[in-house]
Amino acid sequence: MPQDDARDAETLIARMGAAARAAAAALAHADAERKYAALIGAAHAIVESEAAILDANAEDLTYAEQKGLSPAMIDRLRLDPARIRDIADGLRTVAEQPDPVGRVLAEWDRPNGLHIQRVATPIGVLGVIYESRPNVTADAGALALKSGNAVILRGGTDSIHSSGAILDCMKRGLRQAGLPEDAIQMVPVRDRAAVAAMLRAQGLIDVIIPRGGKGLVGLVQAEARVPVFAHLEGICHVYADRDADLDKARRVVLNAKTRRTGVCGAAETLLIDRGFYERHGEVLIRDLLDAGVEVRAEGELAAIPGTTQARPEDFGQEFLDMIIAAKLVDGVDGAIAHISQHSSGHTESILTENDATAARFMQRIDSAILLRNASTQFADGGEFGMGAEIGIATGKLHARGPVGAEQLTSFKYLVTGDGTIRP
Ligand SMILES: NC(=O)C1=CN([C@@H]2O[C@H](COP(=O)(O)OP(=O)(O)OC[C@H]3O[C@@H](n4cnc5c(N)ncnc54)[C@H](OP(=O)(O)O)[C@@H]3O)[C@@H](O)[C@H]2O)C=CC1
Ligand SMILES: N[C@@H](CCC(=O)OP(=O)(O)O)C(=O)O
Repeated sequence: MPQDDARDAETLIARMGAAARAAAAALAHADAERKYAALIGAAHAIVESEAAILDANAEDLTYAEQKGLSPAMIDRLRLDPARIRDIADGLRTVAEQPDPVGRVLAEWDRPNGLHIQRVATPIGVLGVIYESRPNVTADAGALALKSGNAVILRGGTDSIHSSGAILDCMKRGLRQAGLPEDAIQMVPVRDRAAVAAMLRAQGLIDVIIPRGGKGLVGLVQAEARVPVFAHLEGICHVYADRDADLDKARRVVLNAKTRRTGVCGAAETLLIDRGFYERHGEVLIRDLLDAGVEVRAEGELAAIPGTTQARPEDFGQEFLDMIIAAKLVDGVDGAIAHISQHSSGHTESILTENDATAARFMQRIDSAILLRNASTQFADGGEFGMGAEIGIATGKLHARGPVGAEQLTSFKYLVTGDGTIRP
């Protein structure tokens, strides 16, 4: 990266970070009503600004089409009136949730008379790096605000105009509620040097939340000096056990792969128990092929007409497309061994009617979300009833799985005595 670009990016992030710090200090003790008003105001602004948001989105779509983005990525970027209404609804849902700041998480008395409370607090300044999905600008901004944090957003560059138009609405809400506009900021340039500068912004940004795939993972591993809540790729598995119900298995496998292939909760590998295969044959593979999915199969499955031979690297690959890797495994232990080796710790699903088998799968696989007889596409804060999500945390520290406002808080201890001294 040229030196000048890096210096410019560092200056930009330092300026934004200082403004965010000041805003975070004000937000930390903003009352719940003000934050509610800001979110409802932002929702009104989104609805009123539909035309402006669609114009900005058209500009992004033209750029993305010229760049040759895939249909799944274009779909992720595209806004329409229904999606804009969903964004406004998401803001209202977050507004209506209980304020997470100041909640007493636990309290107890000590024999010496001390009363101890553990109370939820904002974290401070969040830096969120995410893909070209404009609704995340509203979701991440809203969840940060609800949890009393300031946020610096760095969305995918293909969505820069759409995200900018949504940001204007968020700022309008903040202004109307008398809260600092710098509580929600967005990096206004496409230059990726700003991402690296965010990762190194110790003292300005308290935590970085990266949502993305391999390129971002590599950068975060190499550059991050600020603590990270990783929201990284979803290499999600579905395992069809010998005791699966065939109808349920067929429904879930198709949905897990094809509902939306571009989301991080889409299934990327199908593992079929030999016992299931002996009983039901190629039905799951046939359903996928009939739906237009490219099935990269290993071993006996590769003999099924229409499949292609899998290469070793297809397992553990995030296709984000109408492609799935498939192989036979020996029972639940075979599935556990495969998933433990290849998963990214995001979401896995077992299809079985056998409680003991399901329990073994759930206990022994260490991913953020484990499902039984349900599609991996449920990996979503909204579907979990959390209103919105920053994303699915794939790391293990602090937060895991869908991250909503509650997970964006830390805590402190409030200890009350009565002239109490330690002997
Ligand atoms: N766990 C979760 O909650 C989620 C995970 N994801 C994952 O995101 C991925 C899909 O999105 P995709 O658009 O491909 O994600 P990318 O990783 O390509 O992009 C995400 C963001 O990271 C930036 N970025 C990526 N690589 C670099 C780099 N080397 N240097 C600087 N910035 C970088 C992008 O910037 P730029 O615009 O410049 O490319 C963008 O802002 C999938 O892997 C999916 O599983 C997606 C959503 C949620
Ligand atoms: N969790 C959200 C989608 C998050 C996600 O994966 O986004 P993306 O990878 O940009 O398509 C959902 O299931 O709708």
